[in-house]
Amino acid sequence: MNDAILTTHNLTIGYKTQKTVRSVVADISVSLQAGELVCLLGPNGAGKSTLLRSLAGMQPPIAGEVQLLGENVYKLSPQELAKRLSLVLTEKVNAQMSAYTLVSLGRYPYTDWWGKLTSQDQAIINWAIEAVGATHLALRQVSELSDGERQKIMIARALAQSPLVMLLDEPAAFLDLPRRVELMQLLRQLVRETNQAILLTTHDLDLVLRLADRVWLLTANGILHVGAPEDLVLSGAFADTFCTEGVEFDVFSGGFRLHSPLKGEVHLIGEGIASVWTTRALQRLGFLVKPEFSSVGDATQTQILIEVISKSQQTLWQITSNKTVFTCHSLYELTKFLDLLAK
Ligand SMILES: Nc1ncnc2c1ncn2[C@@H]1O[C@H](COP(=O)(O)OP(=O)(O)OP(=O)(O)O)[C@@H](O)[C@H]1O
Repeated sequence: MNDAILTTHNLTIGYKTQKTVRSVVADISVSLQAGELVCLLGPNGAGKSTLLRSLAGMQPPIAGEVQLLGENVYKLSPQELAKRLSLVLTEKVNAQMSAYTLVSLGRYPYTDWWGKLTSQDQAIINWAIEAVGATHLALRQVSELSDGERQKIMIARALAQSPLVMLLDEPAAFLDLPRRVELMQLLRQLVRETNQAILLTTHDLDLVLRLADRVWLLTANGILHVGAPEDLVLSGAFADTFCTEGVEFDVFSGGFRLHSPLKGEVHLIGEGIASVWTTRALQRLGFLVKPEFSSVGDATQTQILIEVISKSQQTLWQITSNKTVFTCHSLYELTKFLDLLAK
């Protein structure tokens, strides 16, 4: 299978002045395939934005090549490049124009010298605005939009360019959680419908694990791992890249776990959702959660037993410690109580 739209050959990216050369990542040979949503992840300063700018033809490579459909990006005219590739950066745009006008700027590689829009251009602009769910924003001034609304318009502008590849630098940075999920789903749907390739940078590992077709994982020491998100979990690449003092990647949950000092063990009786979140709260406090004893009477003096009791609309937590029983009415109450008990 080779539907590669964009490929790099021994690409070394970084910063060059007259006196110095600072290479950030060396020898990258990767490709972006048609119809794929690829997420570029990595710790702060790893080189994600530098890579994106280098792929977009904005920052000349130190060595190697970036090719778009076999042609060197740095040899294409700006107009030809804009027909094949669009870029959405994180910088806020405070343009004094309507959202519709901003999206229409995406058509400039195709319009005549006067910038006259044909009916086909207008149809594409309307489609792009509709595709990002922003029809109701079209007539609003860009300067009056919220960060999330403006981000949608910027993506619509990039779509209106009808590119083969879209590169987006942290497109979800300003969005709340539901909006982030919505945006990622939208981008995934777009690559399926248009057969474009989308590469975006993000720090949202959870969404990447759920939605990316492929991941480019850039480590702090300049190694690029490429694979399905699950490949990189199984190979240990995520765990190695994001392991820092105090935080580790949990291969079972696909999330991060804090190294908190162990406060003790608790035995938990209960099932269902209340039990799942009780376990989470106990782990957050630093308790090792074990299954129940064979009977409450087996508890030794120092052991703590927690029973989650869910009745109709209400949940109670019954704690047995030192043969004494206490009842809590919320997980907050339970955590405060255990904090005192473990002191
Ligand atoms: N204009 C510049 N001149 C020299 N070095 C730079 C320049 N811009 C960035 N760098 C350096 O290049 C490296 C990669 O930076 P880059 O912004 O690409 O990282 P990033 O992975 O996007 O980080 P973040 O997640 O924090 O946005 C960093 O060490 C950074 O300090």
